[in-house]
Amino acid sequence: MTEPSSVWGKADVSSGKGASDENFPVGSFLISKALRPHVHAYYAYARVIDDIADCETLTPDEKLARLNAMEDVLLGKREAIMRPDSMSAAVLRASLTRTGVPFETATDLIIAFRDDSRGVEYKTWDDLLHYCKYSANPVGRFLIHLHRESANAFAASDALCTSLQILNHLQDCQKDLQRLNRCYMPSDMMALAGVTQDDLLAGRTSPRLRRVFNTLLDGVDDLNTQASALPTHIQDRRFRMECAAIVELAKRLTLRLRREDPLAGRVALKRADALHAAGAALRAWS
Ligand SMILES: CC(C)=CCC/C(C)=C/CC/C(C)=C/COP(=O)(O)OP(=O)(O)O
Repeated sequence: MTEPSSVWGKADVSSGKGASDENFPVGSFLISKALRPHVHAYYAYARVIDDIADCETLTPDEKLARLNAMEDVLLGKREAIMRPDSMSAAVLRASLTRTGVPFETATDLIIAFRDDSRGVEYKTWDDLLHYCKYSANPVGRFLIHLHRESANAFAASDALCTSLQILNHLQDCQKDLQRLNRCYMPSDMMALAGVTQDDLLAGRTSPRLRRVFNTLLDGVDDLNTQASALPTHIQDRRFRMECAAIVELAKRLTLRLRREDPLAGRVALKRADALHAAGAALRAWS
């Protein structure tokens, strides 16, 4: 209302994606009814800033300006305008204020999405972990804070979220390069295997590129092992079941990405994976 439209831009850059489009359950029935609106507020805000960074029509500067505006609304430095993108930051501000969940769980995401907007190159595995620290780990920490669980859960949660993020990078590696000219595969691994980004545009994965994928999946296996401890740190039964289910889904998706080709088609979780996740959740009941 008080903001010049140039700050937000006229275009709606929403991808139209919703919670049901995600790999992993967002605000599922295992999250208590009282906390669900807060999870939805976080998700809506994260979706908006992700869509800004992934928009194919905005320039890097326009993306950065919008991300800055979102952060300003979140931190109460700028008034929201009556638009879904801006309002999502205002709604999350109210939610974080009410629940006492640290604002960092929301501002950290913006750090990662600024890198996405600028087009940062990931040279090493550690560079990738650094990206995930800001793009994915805050999501788990948000949920842990929201449930008032112990900080002892952070390490396993970070491992889980980083695993999920790298799995998502592998699923989308071709699409990210084609649509956004973005590559999360560390350039040192690509060079060592003797491949270039062009190999990601082929109709199937070459044996050399498969080496890069498998090296990443070896790292993901280690992360999944660390993540397995997560349920043992969670007191709330339903949230513990949710965590166990998501750890299982991460393991199942890792296996699929070893056996299936992400360049030949979308590697996605199937009904059998959901059944395994339900089994893991039930085992975490006690
Ligand atoms: C403590 C706990 C339960 C932690 C788990 C929290 C969680 C589900 C984190 C996921 C973070 C992440 C990589 C999202 C990408 O989702 P996506 O693969 O759907 O990506 P996209 O929509 O951007 O393609």
